Amino acid sequence: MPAAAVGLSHSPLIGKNDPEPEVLARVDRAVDTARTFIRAFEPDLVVLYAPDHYNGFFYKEMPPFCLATEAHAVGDFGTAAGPLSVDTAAARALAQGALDRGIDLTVSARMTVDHGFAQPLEVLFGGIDQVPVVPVFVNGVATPLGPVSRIRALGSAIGQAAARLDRRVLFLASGGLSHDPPVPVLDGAPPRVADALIEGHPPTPEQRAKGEHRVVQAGRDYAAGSSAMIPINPAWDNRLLDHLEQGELAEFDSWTVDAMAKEAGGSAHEVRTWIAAFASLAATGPYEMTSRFYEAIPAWIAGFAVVTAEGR
Ligand SMILES: O=C(O)CCC(=O)/C=C/C=C(\O)C(=O)O
Ligand SMILES: [Fe+2]
Repeated sequence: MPAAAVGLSHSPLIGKNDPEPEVLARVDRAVDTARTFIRAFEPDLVVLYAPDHYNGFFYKEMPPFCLATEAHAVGDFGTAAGPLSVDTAAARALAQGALDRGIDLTVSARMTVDHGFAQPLEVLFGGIDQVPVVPVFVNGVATPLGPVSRIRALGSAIGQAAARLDRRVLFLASGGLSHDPPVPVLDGAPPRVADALIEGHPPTPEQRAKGEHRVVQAGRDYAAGSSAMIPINPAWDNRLLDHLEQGELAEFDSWTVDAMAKEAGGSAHEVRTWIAAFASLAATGPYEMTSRFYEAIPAWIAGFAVVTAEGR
């Protein structure tokens, strides 16, 4: 089966707190390379692995991962709101295929997603409804988190199931790499915040605007050097990319949740989406990384990477 993978960092600060024009130009070139790669590959199905930031998944029930047979985006941080063009038949087939392979997969028939899903679809395809997609939520912020080996197993199982679909499948990862943006944490949260994280009350427009402003201000503070955030860690990020490039995916099984958070920040767990996507590609056969861009971008609070890979 023809298969490919693209990894793309997301940031809610893109377009709101941009770095210097030279940095922006380098990112634009890397994104253009990814778009050209995708156009040439001509996927007819995208399996999109992405996290959520307490817009769709809450502590009332927080699965480690979940596959959607229908999904709609909330429209946060300037991304579009509305339905994604989910390929429901393919989603059901991949869900059954993952379950058949021993993955205890949660399935959602009406998933709510945020910029984690919407941004890569808009950046790479020009909209959230432009390509048949199977959305797979991978928890990358809400601790406790399980071992990374289970994410690799999830990716492998979905890749094996996808190989039976007779489609041109692009596995797309959204998030990471090292970064520590101000995403709320349940442990020690004041009662009002804890209640929102558990129950998932939809924020009023004013509350959403306030939250978004807080993230933009955090980006400004971080870029100005006045912040207590765990710094972007280019060495850690490049180690991750090296393993992905060399197909050394089993290396990630020894990466612990605690060490990842300490070395690379509270949202570094979003790299689980990359590990899942590359495990899916690897399950379809040997692959080659065809382009690799990385830059630490403090203004976006992001170890920012854009990578493409294709089955040999
Ligand atoms: O209201 C809030 O606090 C929202 C915070 C939020 O959604 C931050 C998201 C950050 C990322 O997605 C990221 O940097 O990966
Ligand atoms: Fe994120």
